[in-house]
Amino acid sequence: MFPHIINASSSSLVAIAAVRRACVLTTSVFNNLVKNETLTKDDASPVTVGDFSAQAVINTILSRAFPSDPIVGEEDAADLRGNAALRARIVELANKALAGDVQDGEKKEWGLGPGSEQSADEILEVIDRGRYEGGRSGRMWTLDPIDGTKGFLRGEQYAVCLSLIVDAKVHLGVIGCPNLPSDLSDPSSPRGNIFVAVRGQGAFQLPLFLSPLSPASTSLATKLTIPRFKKEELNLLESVEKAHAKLSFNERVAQILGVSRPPTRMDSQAKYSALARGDGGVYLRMPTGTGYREKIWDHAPGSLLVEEAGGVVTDSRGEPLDFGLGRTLGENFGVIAAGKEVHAEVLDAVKRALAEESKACRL
Ligand SMILES: Nc1ncnc2c1ncn2[C@@H]1O[C@H](COP(=O)(O)O)[C@@H](O)[C@H]1OP(=O)(O)O
Ligand SMILES: [Mg+2]
Ligand SMILES: [Mg+2]
Ligand SMILES: [Mg+2]
Repeated sequence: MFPHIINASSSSLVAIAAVRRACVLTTSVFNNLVKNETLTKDDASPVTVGDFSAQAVINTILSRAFPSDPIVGEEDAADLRGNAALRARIVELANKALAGDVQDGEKKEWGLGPGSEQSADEILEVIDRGRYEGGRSGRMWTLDPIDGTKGFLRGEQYAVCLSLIVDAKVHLGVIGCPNLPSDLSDPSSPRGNIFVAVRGQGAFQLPLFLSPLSPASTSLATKLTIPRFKKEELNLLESVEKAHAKLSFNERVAQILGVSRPPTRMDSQAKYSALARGDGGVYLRMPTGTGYREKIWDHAPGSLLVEEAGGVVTDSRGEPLDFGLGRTLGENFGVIAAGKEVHAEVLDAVKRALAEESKACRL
């Protein structure tokens, strides 16, 4: 089933290969990261040599495979132009990742294999291919080279996330989770999974570090379906970082719903992956009131994965997420994702909790 789908779509084969290469890189960067390899961006969030070099690797593969496709990527090379040491490290990391032997499921023409190293200028230019502004029409990719950089730095969950959007609809979502155990309840279960969703064709999990076309990988590939939860089995999937989502609001929603199990806190779109395979029943992310606008790369692959696993994803008003507004999702109304039956109930609970809040404000 799974190889049939990826063979049918060259975009998915390219995207899986790109995310796998980047995950090998980020895993090795984590094991060798030194103190001065992390910068703080203007919005006070961290960015590491891993984020920049992973974006260089994925953008290279996309640019070679689909030269006319624009890319909306989280990072850009501005901070690297004035920092020679950091730039040299990123060029070294990206080139090492690109020059590794061409594997089953990859092509040399995608800029891979021995001899495919690029100059420093070419690496900066390819990182900057991610500056596209997005929009409502045509084909574009959106990339978060390390989603959950804070989780990455803690050695916890993070994800390499890539998505193909056509006329503002997500068509393909690939999420590489190097640190995610196969079974959340058993932390010693094998880590490293990749999640793939193709619109209309389903959502799948397969081992990250095996070629997707290898018999071993094919036999371990599973089609994902969100199970029907009983109330006592439900729990919320939410951010670790208090600055990213209003966790006190989640607590009230859980109370209204009668959910007694504690929330699972996890960084990145690994939460959407966990939801799609039935680990926890509800993804809830409400704005903290700072005016932060959610980015399309933080939700495009995760939302398709959940929908293809039979779930529903909306904002807190029940409206679909709009991937055609540019680099962000526009005004932030939060995100609710859950299985079909549970979603309607959560939406009601969120509306009730919001009404309570605005009543308390008026008093
Ligand atoms: N102030 C903020 N509010 C909400 N999300 C944020 C904020 N700052 C960064 N993010 C992004 O939120 C996502 C992590 O959310 P979570 O808390 O669910 O792990 C990341 O994509 C992170 O970016 P980044 O990709 O740089 O890590
Ligand atoms: Mg970031
Ligand atoms: Mg992100
Ligand atoms: Mg990121």
